[in-house]
Amino acid sequence: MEFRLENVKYKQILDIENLKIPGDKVVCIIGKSGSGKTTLMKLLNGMISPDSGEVYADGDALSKMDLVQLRREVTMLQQTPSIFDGTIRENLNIGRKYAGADPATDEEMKRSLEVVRLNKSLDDDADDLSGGEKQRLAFARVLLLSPKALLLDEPTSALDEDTAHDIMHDVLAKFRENGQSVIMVTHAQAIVDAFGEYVVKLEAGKVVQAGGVNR
Ligand SMILES: Nc1ncnc2c1ncn2[C@@H]1O[C@H](COP(=O)(O)OP(=O)(O)OP(=O)(O)O)[C@@H](O)[C@H]1O
Repeated sequence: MEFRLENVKYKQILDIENLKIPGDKVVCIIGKSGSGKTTLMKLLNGMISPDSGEVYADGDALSKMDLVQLRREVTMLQQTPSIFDGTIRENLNIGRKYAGADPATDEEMKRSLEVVRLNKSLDDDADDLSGGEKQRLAFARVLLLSPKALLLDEPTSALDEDTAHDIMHDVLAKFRENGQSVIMVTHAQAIVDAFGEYVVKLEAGKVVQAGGVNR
């Protein structure tokens, strides 16, 4: 899914004249804390709307789209994972429930836990997981939604470098295989170096760099 922003302003936070975010490349959004990265991601799935200007997804203006439908296709993994009281199985299925989809099978859930390297039983209590494990559980939950575009807000911030690398490798391979798009905010230069194919850099709400990565 390709996104385009035209003359987008949001509060004093973002001011983007023209930005194209390709759908067929692993996109990394980088920039200092407070530069507007999370705000940009929220604009892409319609969680917030620009004060002026327009965001387009595959050429369609978001202002004219059904935003519930849009968020089924463009799913965001938030920076702070929302984990609910209950088992891992219940936590995995809650995303599908909200999306109006059938529950995942145990087999599908186990596969998504494998992708995020979470070696726990589906019946385990989610509340007992560590911070990094909760982040991976939330990650596995969005994988079960199979969105057209996955927005990841610092998906590996609570993980060690090796685990982060292994998980992103598998997630990106899976998404690539299915022609799904991935856009991620990350502070981890190692992740950008290893996987980034298109980099958007923000500084104080403005795009100061946007382009493909040569390797
Ligand atoms: N709803 C809001 N109203 C007013 N200011 C906001 C709102 N949301 C975010 N901000 C401010 O806008 C700026 C950009 O926030 P944003 O979360 O997009 O930054 P970020 O680049 O993702 O930062 P970080 O790397 O720390 O997560 C920050 O100064 C933040 O405090």
